[in-house]
Amino acid sequence: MAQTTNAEKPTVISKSPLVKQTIGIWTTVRFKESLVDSFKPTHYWAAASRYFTSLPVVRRFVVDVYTLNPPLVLLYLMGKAWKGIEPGITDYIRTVAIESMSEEEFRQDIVNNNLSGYIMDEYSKARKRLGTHFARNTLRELRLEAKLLVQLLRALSGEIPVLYFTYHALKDPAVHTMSSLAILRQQSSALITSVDMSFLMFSCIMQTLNNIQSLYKVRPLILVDGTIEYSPQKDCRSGMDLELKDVSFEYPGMKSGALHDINLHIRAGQLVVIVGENGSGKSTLIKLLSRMYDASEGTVLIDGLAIEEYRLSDLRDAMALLNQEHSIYPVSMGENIGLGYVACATDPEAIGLAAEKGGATEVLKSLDEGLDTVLHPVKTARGLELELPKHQVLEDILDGLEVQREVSGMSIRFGFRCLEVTVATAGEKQRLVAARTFMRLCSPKIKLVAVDEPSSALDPRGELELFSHLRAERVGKMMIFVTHRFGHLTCHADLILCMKNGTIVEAGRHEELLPLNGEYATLYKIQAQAFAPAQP
Ligand SMILES: Nc1ncnc2c1ncn2[C@@H]1O[C@H](COP(=O)(O)OP(=O)(O)OP(=O)(O)O)[C@@H](O)[C@H]1O
Repeated sequence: MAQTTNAEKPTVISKSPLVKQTIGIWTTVRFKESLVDSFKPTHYWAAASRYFTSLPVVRRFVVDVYTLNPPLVLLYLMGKAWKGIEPGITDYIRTVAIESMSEEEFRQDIVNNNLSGYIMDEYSKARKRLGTHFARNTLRELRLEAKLLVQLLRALSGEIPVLYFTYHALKDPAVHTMSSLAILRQQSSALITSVDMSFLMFSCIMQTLNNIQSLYKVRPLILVDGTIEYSPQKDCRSGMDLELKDVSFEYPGMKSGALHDINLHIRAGQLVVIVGENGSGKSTLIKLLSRMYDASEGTVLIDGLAIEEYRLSDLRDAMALLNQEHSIYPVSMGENIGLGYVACATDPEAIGLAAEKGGATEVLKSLDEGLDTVLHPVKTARGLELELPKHQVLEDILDGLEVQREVSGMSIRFGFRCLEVTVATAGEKQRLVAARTFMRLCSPKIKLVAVDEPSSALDPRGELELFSHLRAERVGKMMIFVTHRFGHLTCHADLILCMKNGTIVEAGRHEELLPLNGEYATLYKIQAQAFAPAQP
């Protein structure tokens, strides 16, 4: 057999990457401060993570090295844990994002766009993919913030079996052995887990009950669903026919009503503009027409039938509502727009076209990740807290891990990735929400388009383009606009409704209302005067 010379040995070692890396890490740790400073963190981390793929040596490594440099070992372990959970993070973030879409700020949008079914589906899909890996605030839950009562019960759960054993061992020493004590110990840790789980479940149930309670606190939200399918008559190709008979409405807790005795008929296919001072009831009127609320008195009729008779989901499917309370969902920009029409939610061409009509193309171009950008990323940065010495190399390694960290004095917090994205301006958000509405208009079911002050933050060109694009979509639909700026719309309106103190004070076309010199003429002239040449 050939003898191996001493000179050949290093070559043999270097052929095995695992051994080489192990020695590399070992050497580094042994020389600690002196060598660590000259070691490149990225290489270091890559080597460390590869090292950990070999499980049999992990235990040995930890035991040997922990005594030399505990912080570094903790870092390795954290890194390993990170690698393990990383694949689940996308699903975790998705779960939390979809879950947060059930919050109050998105309620109106979700209801308007009839998205509850989609959200439930997406949530259960993401949750399924996630399995049992994560719950809310993952790492914190793993540690389970121990409250006093929980601590007490945990302690008791651990000690009761031992007390039981001691009592019986004293009573009958022959029967009880050390192995029975071990079994009891095992059982007690199972008991502790059950206690922890019970408290976790209890807090979840309490949270759910609170949510349900707050949902039902607002009386007008409780709408009784109808049974009749809403399918516009075949000969009604121009949208909904809407009629209000003696309609009044008051919000709960409001001293005087928001609407009084409204009588109105809007024929299918008309383009209607509602104008009036602040608080005159314009938005409330839209909310009744779209059945966000039910009238306190009187009747709202759609195609001759009381609005309450129709199935709510059918009505929602037939309406596209764009209002001033624009909310951007905590999902990607593409999905934000796509959710306007779920059937085409992943069609990039339809999304691109909708973005163009909504004036959002430039906004999307300005975002680093374009349609994939998440404007309000889910905040998941709540993780383990380690007491580590402040050390440049450690900080560099943390940078390499791509985890969010906060360095405050001696402690370093680990958490999940939490990307900061440039927050869009109010005008940019309006454009994105408008794009979602244009996406919604792809649906052949839309018969009513109600647009409530969607351009308050848009520049004049953006506003003009938005209204022109909306008007271009009017075929087969009734369109209602609420606006304070008459310029682009009133001259195109088939019907202008001028409101004051919760009633319609004037109704007609621009050329009919102007000569009346009434409320409409006054509001119109105030705006027109702004463009008149200044008086000397
Ligand atoms: N959710 C609410 N709860 C209680 N009162 C409300 C609510 N929303 C509106 N109101 C009140 O109802 C009245 C009509 O409000 P509405 O929003 O319909 O007016 P508006 O003409 O659309 O006003 P603006 O031009 O400022 O948007 C106002 O007195 C307003 O304060």
